[in-house]
Amino acid sequence: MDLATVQRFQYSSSWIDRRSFEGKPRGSLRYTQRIKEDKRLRVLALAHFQPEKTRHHRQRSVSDKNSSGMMGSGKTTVGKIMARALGYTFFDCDALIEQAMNGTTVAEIFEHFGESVFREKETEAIKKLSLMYQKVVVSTGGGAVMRPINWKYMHKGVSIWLDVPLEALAQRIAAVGTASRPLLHDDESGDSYTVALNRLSTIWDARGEAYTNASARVSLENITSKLGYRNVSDLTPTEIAIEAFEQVQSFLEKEDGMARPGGL
Ligand SMILES: Nc1ncnc2c1ncn2[C@@H]1O[C@H](COP(=O)(O)OP(=O)(O)OP(=O)(O)O)[C@@H](O)[C@H]1O
Ligand SMILES: O=C(O)C1=C[C@@H](O)[C@@H](O)[C@H](O)C1
Repeated sequence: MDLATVQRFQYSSSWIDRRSFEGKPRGSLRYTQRIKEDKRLRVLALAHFQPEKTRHHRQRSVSDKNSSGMMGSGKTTVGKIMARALGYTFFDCDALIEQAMNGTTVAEIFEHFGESVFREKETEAIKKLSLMYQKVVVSTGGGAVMRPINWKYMHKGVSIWLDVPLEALAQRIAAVGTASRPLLHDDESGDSYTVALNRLSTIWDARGEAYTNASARVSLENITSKLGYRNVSDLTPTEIAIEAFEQVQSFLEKEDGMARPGGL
């Protein structure tokens, strides 16, 4: 990560305290209070990503207010900011799995036991988080969206799809490397950006539809145009978190409307 990016992150993480939220124009504090009061919001699960080629198709699904999110989309970064604003505890699902496996890393679990063992552990972790904890923000693994049983648990709370263009994801991943992301390892030769882009594209083809199960979609492209920026890489994690609060709020309001007699 370059120095400018590090500085921007430091700035945005100190920006999140309560007074700073009060000063911001888009009512972020109001969102967090409304969300905190909502009894249904026991678990916020963050999932990620979106490539160009399927965008139109998914936008249609999103209007049914079901969606969710992939690797490097910022679940951990944004999830921590949201947890802090809400006063919730942040959990990283991958980290919980590693703890449960006595410190074996996700990459080592894939290598020594295979993906299916990892997926079982992932479901156990999501189940535990959704049934045993309240007031938590969870960063799920990017592949969690693939198993319907995981959705059963994730729907106990509100799930958020961090919808990041594939190219931006490939850029982030190329910058930090794929050592901790076993599904991105590839024998293909080429520059790291192109290799990451190709792998992400293949993974997307297998699971794209699944992200649309999430309760709320946070599109980085939409925030970029709303804020008048040129590129999604201009967005700070805090701006993304604020949009996430707005989308969660909107999801909860739609649900309220549907629960009322005469609601749509
Ligand atoms: N808005 C952003 N702009 C630029 N870089 C970002 C942004 N959000 C996160 N990053 C960077 O992208 C990388 C991945 O972020 P993060 O770990 O939060 O994603 P993740 O979705 O939790 O990834 P994974 O599922 O692979 O663990 C990190 O290096 C992080 O600093
Ligand atoms: O997208 C995925 O399938 C994965 C994402 C990571 O968070 C890890 O859960 C693991 O590397 C698999």
